[in-house]
Amino acid sequence: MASVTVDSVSKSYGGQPVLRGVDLAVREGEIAALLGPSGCGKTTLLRLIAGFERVDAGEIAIGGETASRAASHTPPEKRRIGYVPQEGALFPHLTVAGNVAYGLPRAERGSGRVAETLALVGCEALADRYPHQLSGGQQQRVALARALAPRPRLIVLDEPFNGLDLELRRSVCAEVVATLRRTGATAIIVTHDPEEAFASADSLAVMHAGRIVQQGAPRTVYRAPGTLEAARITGPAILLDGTIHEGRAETPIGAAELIEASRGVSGAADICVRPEQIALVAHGLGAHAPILERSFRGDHSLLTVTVGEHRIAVRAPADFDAAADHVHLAVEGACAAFLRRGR
Ligand SMILES: Nc1ncnc2c1ncn2[C@@H]1O[C@H](COP(=O)(O)OP(=O)(O)OP(=O)(O)O)[C@@H](O)[C@H]1O
Repeated sequence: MASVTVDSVSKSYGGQPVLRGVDLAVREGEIAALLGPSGCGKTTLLRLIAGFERVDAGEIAIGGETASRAASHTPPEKRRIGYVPQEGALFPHLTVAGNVAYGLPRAERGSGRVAETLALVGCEALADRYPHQLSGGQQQRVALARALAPRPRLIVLDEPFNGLDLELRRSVCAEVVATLRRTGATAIIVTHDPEEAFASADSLAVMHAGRIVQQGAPRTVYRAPGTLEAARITGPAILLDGTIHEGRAETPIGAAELIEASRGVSGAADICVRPEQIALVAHGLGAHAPILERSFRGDHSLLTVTVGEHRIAVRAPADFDAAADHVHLAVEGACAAFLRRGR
């Protein structure tokens, strides 16, 4: 297994920059998630790491050895990387066993490695089926087996669960991550789904407009996003119009603590609150918030309330007082804040 280091990598297509100085570090045996909106350059970065495309500038090292620079390029077949592309990855005219054998050297095709790898992903009983005879989840497991069979140093997976419905997506993702952990693989999983990234990764890299804007442990990135983009990309973020003064924030929902990185400045700022940080409190203790709408959601009710200029969705108990026309709110826990420049 190998570490991966991407250092100031840039790539343009037809004069249009797609990657603008990307830095990424994945340690040996680590699962990293690359999270970002559509079009931010995730697939392009994976293809550069796999060696399908050349970098314009910067460097990619795999296992400490340079694999890509503007002046030198190790071809994909010499990188020992397993690539799991987006849906439709299996060859339709080959059986499951044929698909998995495809990437193996001829001498290893009859060696039991195919059966061993299919067993690893729990698909040994499917060896003689064709892809169209498999469910979506089974297809993804076989695609993973095909990538793992040649014992690659690194596995890269490009939105591997996109074609699956939400329920199946969660369970197949958990199985794939468990398999990667059993093999000790270093892996990079591309996704645009924050929950999937949080659930699978040791290290989360947030990508926006051709750059990695933050990389760190999933908890850290969620609780202490370093930029407004990182806050928005990593899950629901309510941005309150506030001020920072002496290490604390004032917001339309009252005073709030700040994460350490946001304490050293002062001025008008966007205060980033995660929905679960907004608490219903007793009358008189928090900000007055009229209820605009309420919606029963089974295990809870969702209230839409206004606070100053903001419309906010707040979770309340399922049987929340039907006669109430307002609630009182407070912010719990520390928030990230971003100074508003030029205002
Ligand atoms: N071979 C190419 N030629 C020209 N433009 C390209 C090429 N490959 C990618 N692009 C452009 O680069 C940008 C980034 O594409 P990329 O596929 O890397 O994004 P992404 O983050 O993976 O998006 P998605 O989540 O939608 O798959 C897009 O604007 C795309 O149109």
